[in-house]
Amino acid sequence: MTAGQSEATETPTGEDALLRTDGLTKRFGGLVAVDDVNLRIQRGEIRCLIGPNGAGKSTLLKLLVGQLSPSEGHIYYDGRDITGLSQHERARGGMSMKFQVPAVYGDLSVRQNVHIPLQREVGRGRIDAAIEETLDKFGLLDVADTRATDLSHGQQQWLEIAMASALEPELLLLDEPAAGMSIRETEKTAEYVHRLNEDRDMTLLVIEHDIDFVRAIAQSVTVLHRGEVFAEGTIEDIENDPEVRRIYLGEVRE
Ligand SMILES: Nc1ncnc2c1ncn2[C@@H]1O[C@H](COP(=O)(O)OP(=O)(O)OP(=O)(O)O)[C@@H](O)[C@H]1O
Repeated sequence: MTAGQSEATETPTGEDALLRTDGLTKRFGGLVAVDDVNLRIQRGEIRCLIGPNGAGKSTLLKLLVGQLSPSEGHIYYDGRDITGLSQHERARGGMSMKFQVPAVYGDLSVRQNVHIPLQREVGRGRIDAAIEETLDKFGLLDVADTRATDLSHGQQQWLEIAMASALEPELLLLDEPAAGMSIRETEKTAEYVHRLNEDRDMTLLVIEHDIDFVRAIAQSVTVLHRGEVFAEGTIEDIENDPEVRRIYLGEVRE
């Protein structure tokens, strides 16, 4: 900004961040769950969002995806103000999310589950190939005809990531993708996340508590505390920050 120019003349499209929030705030009655958050997620980045229980991480993701409306502030996607758009409109614009709560259909097979997101967009002749491709990407070919409810915990999580990423969104939001996984499953999940980022140029914003998983995937980390951005930087910056250690990394987790 040059001297004498007021801030109000800056346009929100002036930045090249894929996702940007300005003063994003969500109140539940007297509780400020997300407090004046200004995020900048660059295209192609893998960003992890960490913080103690109740810090506002899930609420922030729900605001971004349009599941909740903010009390104040704006969300810009690719320079465009999407604050008033519905969840569906945001999905059409290139955003997709895997929630913490399981969203697979337990009685349907793995293949039938993957068919659901793909059927909207993929032509009839291509859908079988698209399903096979998606299953293969997440190591689910061998269990394609298994009911989702009979999968292992890790496989269920991968099925959900497969469904959320099937249409190759530009931005994929994942809420605790490695929760409850074994070390081996967590490593596999990190591999899948890297592949989505590298092969599909996907930008990812990932909430995660497992710091080993964060270390394995994050190019940058945002720490949320009591709804506010407490720290931001590389995983090394974050792990070496004594204040972050005090509020989060050093605490005993269950
Ligand atoms: N729908 C709601 N109504 C009222 N309060 C809510 C609602 N959703 C979340 N909260 C509160 O907002 C705060 C932030 O919750 P949120 O789930 O976003 O935190 P989190 O960082 O994702 O926590 P966790 O790591 O435990 O999942 C908490 O105090 C929570 O109780």
